[in-house]
Amino acid sequence: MNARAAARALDALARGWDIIVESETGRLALRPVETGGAPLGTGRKLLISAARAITLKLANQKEAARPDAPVLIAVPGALDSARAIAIADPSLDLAQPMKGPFAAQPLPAPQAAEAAMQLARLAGLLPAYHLLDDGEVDFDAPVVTPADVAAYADPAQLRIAARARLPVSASESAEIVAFRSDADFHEHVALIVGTPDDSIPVVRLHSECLTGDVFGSLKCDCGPQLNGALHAMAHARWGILLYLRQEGRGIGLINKLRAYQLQDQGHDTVDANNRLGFPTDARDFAVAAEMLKALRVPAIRLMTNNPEKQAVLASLGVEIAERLPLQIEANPHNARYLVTKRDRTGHQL
Ligand SMILES: Nc1nc2c(ncn2[C@@H]2O[C@H](COP(=O)(O)OP(=O)(O)OP(=O)(O)O)[C@@H](O)[C@H]2O)c(=O)[nH]1
Ligand SMILES: [Zn+2]
Repeated sequence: MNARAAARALDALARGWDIIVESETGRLALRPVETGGAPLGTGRKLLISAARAITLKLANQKEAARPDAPVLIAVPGALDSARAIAIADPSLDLAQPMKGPFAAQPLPAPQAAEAAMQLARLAGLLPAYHLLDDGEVDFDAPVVTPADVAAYADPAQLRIAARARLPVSASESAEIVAFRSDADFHEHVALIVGTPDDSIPVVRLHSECLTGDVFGSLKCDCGPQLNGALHAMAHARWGILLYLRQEGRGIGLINKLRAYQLQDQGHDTVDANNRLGFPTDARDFAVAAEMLKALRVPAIRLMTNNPEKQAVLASLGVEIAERLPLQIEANPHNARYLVTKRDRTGHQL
């Protein structure tokens, strides 16, 4: 269980370099479609998601247990990078409609293939790889196992790295606390608002949303939620905003923008994620439980409309004294998004 092997693999994927994923059932030499160059030759094979295989109308892919399960396809004829990306990226389907037909192939090393799909998501890439022969793979390709990938995502290695006073517009008495983890390079942050005392704090788990938090996007409710939560904390005895670096519900910013492109084509926020080959929500709230532990906060009054967050935190031993709603006025740009969250992901709106 070596998170560092996973970190090396993620670094390679981001740069378009090859990786080798090795499990008990075998090993796969893979090159990321989005960032790596297409290997030479014809009759190549691609590892893609089940959701993508269904959209590409593969004969035997009528339904999939999960949208992010791996499927191996054979691609007839020549395959350059542009064609490989068009096969992998659903947001290009309207611009480049004719793809296929493709046949699903027997999947060698299924556990390795599953880990590869998780690595693509953790790297913020399209979940798609070229399958390489052993003789083609980079000589120094990092070798990673499914256990390494699981260790990478383990938030138990989180610790406080730095803290400082940070007056903010919602409250002049606030302190920012940054956390570091041995496993991954995400810098999760907490903002402690007001003066901690022995009362139960108002706590908000806020997942990073660059478009909403920074640019004031009208497409979601994140910006007003961030603002509303900080002001509510300033009026309570004290509160903690946990700012989780889990952009795009855990699929990363670039993939979220692809999801936005699919939403512009009529898909809702759930179908868009799934069509890209990702789960509806790929976040890991265990990070938040570790942050609360490091801050020595055993009980909270959780500000959320998302029962899933509440259930996960409670299952991780966080005592939730109360759930406080965080309702945001809809606007014409996010009305469908809010209705979808109410109707399809159980948000209490
Ligand atoms: N993939 C994807 N992520 C989105 C979309 N809209 C917002 N997000 C991300 O969703 C996260 C915010 O989650 P929300 O669903 O708004 O809220 P929640 O955390 O589930 O529930 P609350 O606690 O009630 O706010 C952030 O990481 C945003 O980047 C979208 O259309 N697609
Ligand atoms: Zn948002």
